[in-house]
Amino acid sequence: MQKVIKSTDLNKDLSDILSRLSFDKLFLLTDENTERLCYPLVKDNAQIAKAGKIIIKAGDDNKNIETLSSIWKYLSENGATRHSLLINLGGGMLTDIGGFAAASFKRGIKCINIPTTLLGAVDAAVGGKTGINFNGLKNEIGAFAPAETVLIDSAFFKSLDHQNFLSGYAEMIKHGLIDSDKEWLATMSFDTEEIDYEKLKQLVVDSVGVKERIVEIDPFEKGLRKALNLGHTIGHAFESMSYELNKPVQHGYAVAWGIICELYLSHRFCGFPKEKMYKTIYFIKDNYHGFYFDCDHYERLYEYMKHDKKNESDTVNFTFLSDVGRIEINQTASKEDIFDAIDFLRESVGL
Ligand SMILES: NC(=O)c1ccc[n+]([C@@H]2O[C@H](COP(=O)([O-])OP(=O)(O)OC[C@H]3O[C@@H](n4cnc5c(N)ncnc54)[C@H](O)[C@@H]3O)[C@@H](O)[C@H]2O)c1
Ligand SMILES: O=C(O)C(=O)C[C@@H](O)[C@H](O)[C@H](O)COP(=O)(O)O
Ligand SMILES: [Zn+2]
Repeated sequence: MQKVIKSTDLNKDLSDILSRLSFDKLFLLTDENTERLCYPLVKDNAQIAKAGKIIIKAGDDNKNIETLSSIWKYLSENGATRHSLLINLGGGMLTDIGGFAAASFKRGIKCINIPTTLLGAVDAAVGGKTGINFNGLKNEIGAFAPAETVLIDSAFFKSLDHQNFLSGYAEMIKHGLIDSDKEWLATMSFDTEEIDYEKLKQLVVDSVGVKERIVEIDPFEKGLRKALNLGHTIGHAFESMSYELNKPVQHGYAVAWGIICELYLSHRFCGFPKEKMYKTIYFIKDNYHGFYFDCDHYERLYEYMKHDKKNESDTVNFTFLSDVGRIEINQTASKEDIFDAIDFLRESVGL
């Protein structure tokens, strides 16, 4: 099972992990921002200071085959063997591509994830989904390949801008919704404007705990893990479409809008309580601005949904909720119902 360490002393925990693992050469993957803002927090470790450094461009449009190939090339040309270790220091884009580079280089080398975004810490770095975007589609190519260890330290979050804070926070709302009233209400009552970092630390531990519990039961998404995809059937379509239109939105924003649509469908088809739906919608409306799709985009959005990994045959599959914490997997909705849900989203966020 994957080890997830909630650190209280980053450098000590990192030294402990590195002394526990055996490897011949160490490599460190960063993007241009985490190199500048996060590397300084780990560079005092003597082994990290000597590691082969691979720096990639930031941004989800770089989670692609060319970047992946450049990581393979660096490893190959700098003496990496099957016994080398890769440390992924960055957000979800970086742990996704770095995890897949590790899973595929010489058929698989070990890696450690050190998530530096809120999104990475509560979600992406944990659970073994790795991969790249391909052909305009999110995570179209990839593998289930958990990092040996995930080292979470909230010290990294202090340099995040507000949009990236909110992007990660959307996955925490998702975890609250699929888990329990207690978790969900905790996310609904957190002050996202004046961030209390001590409070956030505990929320992060609780939130990643939701993911850990689900992944432990169903690591390969055969059943229960589909809960972690709430908001993503429609959310991924918004995200892909935003790149197609050259107006990129962060993953968590797209997921937040996807959650509104999928709670609406949950209410219609599974009886998700109206008042809990509206409480969540108001929170998202207050925090996640900037939705710009209109009905001219609907058919194209639907085309993206046809590629969702939960689909079987020709139907678009969803995870719905019949209440907070009551997960209904393998649900379907017609094209008309999906368009109705996007109409509902546009009305509820005021477009
Ligand atoms: N594998 C999974 O289970 C899983 C789960 C959720 C999301 N994802 C994927 O994760 C990606 C989104 O992750 P993300 O939001 O972390 O994106 P990201 O990795 O692109 O990071 C967002 C931005 O923040 C910068 N950054 C990173 N750490 C920073 C720090 N400490 N201070 C300041 N800036 C920092 C990055 O350079 C980047 O510009 C998407 O590709 C999504 O598909 C994967
Ligand atoms: O861990 C999971 O399982 C998830 O679905 C978590 C999602 O937040 C994440 O965005 C994931 O990458 C989506 O996976 P995909 O299989 O829909 O590409
Ligand atoms: Zn996600």
